[in-house]
Amino acid sequence: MNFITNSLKLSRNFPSIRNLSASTSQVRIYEVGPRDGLQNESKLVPTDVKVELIHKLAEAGLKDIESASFVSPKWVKQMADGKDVMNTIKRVPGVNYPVLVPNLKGYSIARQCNAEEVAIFPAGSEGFSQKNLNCSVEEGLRRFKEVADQAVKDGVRVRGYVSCVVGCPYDGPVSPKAIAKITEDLLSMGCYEVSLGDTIGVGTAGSVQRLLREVLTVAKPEQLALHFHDTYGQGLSNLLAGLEFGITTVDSSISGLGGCPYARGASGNLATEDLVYFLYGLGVNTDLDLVKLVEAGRYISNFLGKPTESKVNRALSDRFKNHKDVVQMASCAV
Ligand SMILES: CC(C)(COP(=O)([O-])OP(=O)([O-])OC[C@H]1O[C@@H](n2cnc3c(N)ncnc32)[C@H](O)[C@@H]1OP(=O)([O-])[O-])[C@@H](O)C(=O)NCCC(=O)NCCSC(=O)C[C@@](C)(O)CC(=O)[O-]
Repeated sequence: MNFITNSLKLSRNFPSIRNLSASTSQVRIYEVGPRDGLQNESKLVPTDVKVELIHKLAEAGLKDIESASFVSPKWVKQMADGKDVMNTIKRVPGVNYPVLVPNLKGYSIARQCNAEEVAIFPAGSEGFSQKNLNCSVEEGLRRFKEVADQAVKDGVRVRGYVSCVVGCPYDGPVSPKAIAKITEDLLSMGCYEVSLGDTIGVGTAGSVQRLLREVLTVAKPEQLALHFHDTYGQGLSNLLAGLEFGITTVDSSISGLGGCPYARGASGNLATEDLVYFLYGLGVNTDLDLVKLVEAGRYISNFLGKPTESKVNRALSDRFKNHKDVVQMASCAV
C-alpha cells in the first residue's frame, strides 16, 4: 500500500495505476523464451523442440518471438543450431522472429537464414562487457555500430538491448546516466527500440523509476522496452513502475525461463504467463491466449524436466479450461 502511495507521489506526471488501463490500452509483449529462455539451460534442447516451442508461442498469438542467437558457439553451445531453427520454423505472416547478433559474422549468418530483425546488446557495465563480449563497453559499441550500419543499409530492423541497467554482478550498482548514454548511442545507430535489461534482476520499483527518469531524457517511452529478470521476485512491480512512465513494450519469457551464462546469479525472466494474467487484471489488451501460453510453458518445462517458474502456470488448474474463464478469473469478475 505504502509503495503504491509513494509511487503515485513520485510519478505525479505520469499515468497512475488508477487510470493505467485507460492510458495504456495495449501492451506489446516481446517473447524471449526461445533465445534468452534457453541459452542458459545446461540440457541441450534439440532443434525440433525449439521449433515446436516457437510454433506454440505463435499459436498463442505472440507477434514478436526472439528465436535464436548467432553468437559464437564456443561461448553459448545451446544456441549453436540457430541457423537450423530459423530455416525450419514455419513463419506466420505478421509474426516477427528477431535474432541476437554480437558482430558482423553473426549478422551475416542471420541474413543467410532470412532474419528480418536483429538485436544488438552492449553491456551497461565494464565488468559484464568483458565477461559477456570479451571487450570493453566502448569496443562493444563500435562492433555493434558496424552491425547496425550494415542492417540499416540492408533494410533490416535493429533492436538494441542494454544489459545490467541497474546492477552488474561484477561492478555493483550501475549509474542511470551511463545507461542513458548507451541508450542514446543505440538510438543514434538506428535502433527502432532499446530494451532495458535488468540482467540479474536486482532492480526494484524505486531503482527502475530512477533509471527511467534519466533514460527518458534521451528517449521517448515508445522507443523503450522493459526486460526484467525476476531473481528477487520484483519483475511485476518493476513492470508496473515502467508502465506508469508510459512504456508499453515488455519482454518476457515463457515459463519464466532465462538467464545469461556470463552473468553470475542471473535467473529467469518475468514469465509470459504471469505478465499476461497481470495485464488481463488491469484490463490491458494483449490479444494473447493465456491457455495456449500455459500449454507452451508446460511443453518446454516438461522437456527440460523441471517445474515451471511461472506462478500462474503452476496455479492454473484444469478447472480453467478456456480463455474466457481465465480472463474472468484474472479480472476477478467471477
Ligand atoms: C562476442 C564474442 C563472439 C567474442 O568472442 P571472442 O572469443 O573474443 O571472439 P573472436 O572474434 O576471437 O572469435 C572466437 C571464435 O568464435 C568465432 N565467432 C565469433 N563470432 C561468431 C559468431 N557471431 N558466430 C559464430 N562464430 C563466431 C570466431 O570465428 C572464432 O572461431 P575460431 O577462429 O576460434 O574457430 C563472444 O564473446 C560471444 O559470442 N558472446 C556472446 C555471449 C552471449 O551470447 N551471451 C548471452 C546473450 S546477452 C544476454 O543474455 C543479455 C540480454 C540481451 O538478454 C539482456 C538482459 O538479459 O539483460
